[in-house]
Amino acid sequence: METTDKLDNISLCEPRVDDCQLWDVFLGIYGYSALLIAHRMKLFAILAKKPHTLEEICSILDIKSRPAEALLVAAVNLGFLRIKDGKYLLMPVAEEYLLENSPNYFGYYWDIIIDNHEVYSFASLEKAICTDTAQAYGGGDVFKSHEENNESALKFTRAMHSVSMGSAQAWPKFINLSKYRLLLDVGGGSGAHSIGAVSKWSKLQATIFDLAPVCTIAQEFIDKYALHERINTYAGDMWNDAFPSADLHFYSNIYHDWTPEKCLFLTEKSFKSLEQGGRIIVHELLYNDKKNGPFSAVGCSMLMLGWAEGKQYSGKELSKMMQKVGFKDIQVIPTFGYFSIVTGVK
Ligand SMILES: C[S@@+](CC[C@H](N)C(=O)[O-])C[C@H]1O[C@@H](n2cnc3c(N)ncnc32)[C@H](O)[C@@H]1O
Repeated sequence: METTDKLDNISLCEPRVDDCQLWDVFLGIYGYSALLIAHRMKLFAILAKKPHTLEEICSILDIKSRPAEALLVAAVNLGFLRIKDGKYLLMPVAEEYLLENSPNYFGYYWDIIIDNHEVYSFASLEKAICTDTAQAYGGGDVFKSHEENNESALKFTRAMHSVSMGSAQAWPKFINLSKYRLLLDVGGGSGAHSIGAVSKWSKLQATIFDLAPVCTIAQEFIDKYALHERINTYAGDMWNDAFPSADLHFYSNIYHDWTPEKCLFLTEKSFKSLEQGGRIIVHELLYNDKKNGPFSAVGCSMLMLGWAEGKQYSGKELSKMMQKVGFKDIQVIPTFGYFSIVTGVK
């Protein structure tokens, strides 16, 4: 009754702004679903062989015209496909990152998102927000789970390799590493960044420091790139074990896994462990200094709520951390896509 009374009293009032932002927020999840489903159905591999019409795609994927059109138009709208003479073709971004035979294949990362889709459900994210605890693999520390489950360690490490290879080949071009001899890739995973760094700097060697099962996986990547004379692995726990000697410490997508206190601990540990003149490089997808964007950092901080205990940081926040423990000549350098490096010298 009360509701009806209230409705009776509503007066007309034209909105001051339109409602596109509200549509965009919830419709965004459908672009995400369309592209990941297209990836799972191997749409991009099919179109790599030759361009196809809508009708041909329906027959190859064995789906009706309505869903096929929805997927294809979504992929066109999001810049992964284009249409020429009534046929759908791959755009360069799809050729580069969504074909399994590309050295920069991103698809293993999309696979881990699909395989762990419940982490991105409304209920799971709501729980992560209300309890401030990660929900992936049913909750708890994902990295401890990897130590106990080699299959999930492999899938995660392959996924990280998949997102890292593009930026790993870019950041080493933005900084002169000619005087450094050994890069310690802390939490190096597959070693994607070590591979990028030693490929650019011919005198540089690298050590991938990671948990034991991950080091075994990293060794396979090192062998695959035939870099066993330049890169080795060192099994250790960054919280408890001393770092082996190195004059360059590199952290990619590590700080965003951890709280500011733990990031400060790692920064100080690096400062103490590096020799004089040694350098730290932190590679992350950064917030701007006002911390109102970009959206990539906003999204990644939400991602971290589901998977870890960290968040994205701004260049200013990471610089302050480095300054606090004694690093000098601190620089924030945008490198590739959404990524930047923050670096300082002891
Ligand atoms: C998000 S991944 C980043 C991998 C890699 N740096 C990259 O950007 O592709 C985090 C890495 O930190 C490693 N890690 C987590 N806890 C660790 C610990 N206590 N000691 C050493 N490595 C750890 C994980 O095994 C994983 O490889």
